Amino acid sequence: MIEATLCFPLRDGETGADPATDADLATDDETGREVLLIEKRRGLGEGWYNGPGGKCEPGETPRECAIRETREEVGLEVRDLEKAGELRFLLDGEAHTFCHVYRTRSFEGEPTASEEAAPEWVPVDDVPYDRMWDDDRLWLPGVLEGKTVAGEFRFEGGTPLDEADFVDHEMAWDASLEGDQDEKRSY
Ligand SMILES: Nc1[nH]c(=O)nc2c1ncn2[C@H]1C[C@H](O)[C@@H](COP(=O)(O)OP(=O)(O)OP(=O)(O)O)O1
Repeated sequence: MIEATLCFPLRDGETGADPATDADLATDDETGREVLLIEKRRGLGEGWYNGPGGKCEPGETPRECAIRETREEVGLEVRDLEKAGELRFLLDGEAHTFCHVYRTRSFEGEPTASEEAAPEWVPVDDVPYDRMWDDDRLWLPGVLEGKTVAGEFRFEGGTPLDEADFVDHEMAWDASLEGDQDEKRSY
């Protein structure tokens, strides 16, 4: 089974105004929180939106993997990752991928496109679920609200996973996730 990660950096929305020149307008135009998504340019889920992330390398913890993949894919240095989910993806009845999901409000740098990914800040209320994995609409809204989730998602129809049909799932919210010692923050 593949062990993989996803990381969702969050920030307060851009105002569309220059706060240095128009502080009042900046407050009025508050657009809400945004999440950094990528349009994946290669590999599993190519052409779809997702968080930065990827497969864990030997000897690497999932948290280290999420930090490395976010750096490699979009050039952002993420810190203080909070564990938000553990998702098990099954293909034709067999365990395929175990995915550790993180979120963070702490990062440095400007998202930059790479060969693997084109980054985009997207309002949390406007996530393009129709251009993502079918399971994402079930768990990502809660994760972006600050909940934790444990879930199992079953796909059928042969490899690769991103061409198989999503058939059913089980999910538990407010799940206590193994190995997460991080302090909870409010999102
Ligand atoms: N059903 C699903 N829903 C979802 O949201 N993300 C999924 C998913 N199934 C797999 N993923 C994600 C998890 C992980 O971030 C990514 C794994 O894709 P890849 O195999 O392309 O890995 P990498 O991006 O590490 O590729 P390489 O760098 O080429 O090894 O796909």
